[in-house]
Amino acid sequence: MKQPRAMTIAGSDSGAGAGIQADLKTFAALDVYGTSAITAITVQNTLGVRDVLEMPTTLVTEQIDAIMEDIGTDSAKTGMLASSPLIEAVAASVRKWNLRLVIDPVMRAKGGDPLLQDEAVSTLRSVLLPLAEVVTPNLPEAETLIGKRITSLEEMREAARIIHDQGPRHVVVKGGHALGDPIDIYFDGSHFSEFRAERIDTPHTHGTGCTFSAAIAAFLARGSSVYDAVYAAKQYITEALRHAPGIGHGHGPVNHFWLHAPALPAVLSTAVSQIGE
Ligand SMILES: Nc1ncnc2c1ncn2[C@@H]1O[C@H](COP(=O)(O)OP(=O)(O)OP(=O)(O)O)[C@@H](O)[C@H]1O
Ligand SMILES: Cc1ncc(COP(=O)(O)O)c(N)n1
Repeated sequence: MKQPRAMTIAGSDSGAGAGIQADLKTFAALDVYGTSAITAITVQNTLGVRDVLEMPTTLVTEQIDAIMEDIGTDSAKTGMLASSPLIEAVAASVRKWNLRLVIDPVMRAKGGDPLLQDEAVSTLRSVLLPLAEVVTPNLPEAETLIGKRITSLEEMREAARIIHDQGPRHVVVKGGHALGDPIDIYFDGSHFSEFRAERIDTPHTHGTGCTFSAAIAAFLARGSSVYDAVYAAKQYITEALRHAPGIGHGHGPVNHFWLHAPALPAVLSTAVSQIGE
């Protein structure tokens, strides 16, 4: 059977809780073959971002071309895009290859470090959002996209409607930054849905947005409808948060592999014990 394939176009996180690394782990955990086009290298751990190097736009275009000319993909997602020229280059590739796109409109890391230049927000809005099958802003990102504060579920719905008017076919305004149990608002242009989950009380929330959007892309690649992909991704991120391994001294990663049995299968544990002898 042909394995479904998904592509991430995002930044590298050396701490591997967010960005490209989180996306590839999510794809692997959901049995999707993942490919990656790196837009920037961040020097990052669970405590914050120390430095950023943006890739030249041509290198990003070439990575996507190399993947598509050989491997292909059933879906794609974007994460950190850093600057207007990178957004323009990615948009051209999305059009060239007709990619089925999930956009996580990453603007800042957990600790507040900027991952998108302020002046690039308008390019994101006008050039990339119209190409999206799904866009998944968190509350501060949704506020930036609509230029208004959001303080209630009703305002989240209004935000989803305004962002939908900016071009994406489906919008998920994520409620992770609100108080209480997180409620994500989904809008398909005519109907609203609410995806509710219990709030997991943990500091280990690094990469939740990346992981959630990668899971949506993975379920789309596996053939789910957009609604079903968002529903399944919500279950996936909730359990990944619940099983966070507690790595690092700050906001640690979630557990992308919570679905998998914790014990090594017999064939591998025998091999590992033989290596140890
Ligand atoms: N503590 C939590 N418990 C349960 N679900 C959560 C929690 N925090 C976030 N989520 C869920 O995780 C997903 C990602 O949402 P969030 O709002 O955290 O995105 P993000 O802000 O882009 O990520 P990050 O804060 O890591 O940058 C959403 O479905 C949200 O409801
Ligand atoms: C390279 C990179 N990309 C994205 C994020 C945001 O992560 P998230 O919003 O998922 O925590 C990050 N911290 N680093």
